[in-house]
Amino acid sequence: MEHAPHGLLEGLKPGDAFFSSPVTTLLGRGAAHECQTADARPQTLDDAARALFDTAKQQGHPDPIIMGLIPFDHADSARLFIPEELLREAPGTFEQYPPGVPLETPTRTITPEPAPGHYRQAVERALTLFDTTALDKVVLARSLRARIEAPVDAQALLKRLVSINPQGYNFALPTGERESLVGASPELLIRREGHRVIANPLAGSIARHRDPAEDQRRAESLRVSEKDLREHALVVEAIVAALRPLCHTLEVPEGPEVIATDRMWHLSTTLEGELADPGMTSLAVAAALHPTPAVCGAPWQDAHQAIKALEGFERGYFTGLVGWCDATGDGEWAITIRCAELAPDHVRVFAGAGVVPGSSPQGELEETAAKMRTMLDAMGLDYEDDATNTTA
Ligand SMILES: C=C(O[C@H]1C=CC=C(C(=O)O)[C@@H]1O)C(=O)O
Repeated sequence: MEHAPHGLLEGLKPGDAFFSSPVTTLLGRGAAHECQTADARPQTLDDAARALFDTAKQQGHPDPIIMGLIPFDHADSARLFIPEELLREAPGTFEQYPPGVPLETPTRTITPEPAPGHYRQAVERALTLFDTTALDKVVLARSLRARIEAPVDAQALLKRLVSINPQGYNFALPTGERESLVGASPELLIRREGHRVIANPLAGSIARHRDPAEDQRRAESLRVSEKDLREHALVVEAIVAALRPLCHTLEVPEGPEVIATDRMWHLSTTLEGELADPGMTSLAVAAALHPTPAVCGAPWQDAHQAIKALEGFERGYFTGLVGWCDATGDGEWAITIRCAELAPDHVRVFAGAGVVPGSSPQGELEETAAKMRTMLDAMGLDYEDDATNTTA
């Protein structure tokens, strides 16, 4: 017998918006009301969301839900919209989802942007900033652009993604007439359920290995890695500092656990709090936390400056947020990582890695290569650069 969420994904058409999490699955069709904001500052997002809900209510919408994409950079524009039609299904368990046929994506060229050498150099320069500035951590990212023979089918890609990351935050949102952002993020920035908020930051990673014994050895080495624990602690500290003033209570575990995706092991911490102001929406809480040091660094301003100076490309929606917020304020915002931009003539895959004192340029290059494999594998794209020995 077919499980309900399979039905929802079966119905996905070009231009639809899809978001699945461990607690819900949403499919949004069309946009009854939409807003491309001037910037992505918390106040702008809050104002835009209020205006969308007000208009929807005035027009008699019984249960409006905002879906949206928020960029990495506060200076860029966010896209928030209330779908014309919203289909929703209870906890999307994709555990049994049939993986379907592997995708094949014939390519003309695959180009790293920036080149691996540029990326290594950026990490080297970041390492010098630790000695000369207040910077403690910076997340540096890179991308691969593949020129393709024919457009990738977003529905087929999502089917692959939900089958390999059933517990993840799988999404496909339109970003243009024929463009979309599709991904399988493992990271929840915030979920609000009534007064309760849950955050699940990840930071500190190692690539998995196909040999089970070596795979376990890697998980254990991550659990005790001083560098990765330090990198992780910076993220948790920043989120705790941002959430504490917003919460009556906040439960902070003593240390992280190790969790797995299809390709990576990560250090993970789950924080739970009770909101002091129950009127604060999931979108407002997300905006107050974003960007965390899991995607930017610490301190925030220094890291942002270093990214702008060193990275060499515009992140756009990558390392931003994707999610939903209903009229009561409940909702979920996941971090847009392990994702790809799909366009008729190209796809672009992104990944970043946290750089802290003790990081190595080649190590971070390999980590980003391993993270990209989730999307490359799902699309059937074969690519290896000088970061090959990651992905056994
Ligand atoms: C920026 C990314 O990952 C973040 C999330 C998990 C672990 C991370 C790390 O170990 O560096 C990054 O902070 C990415 O996957 O592109």
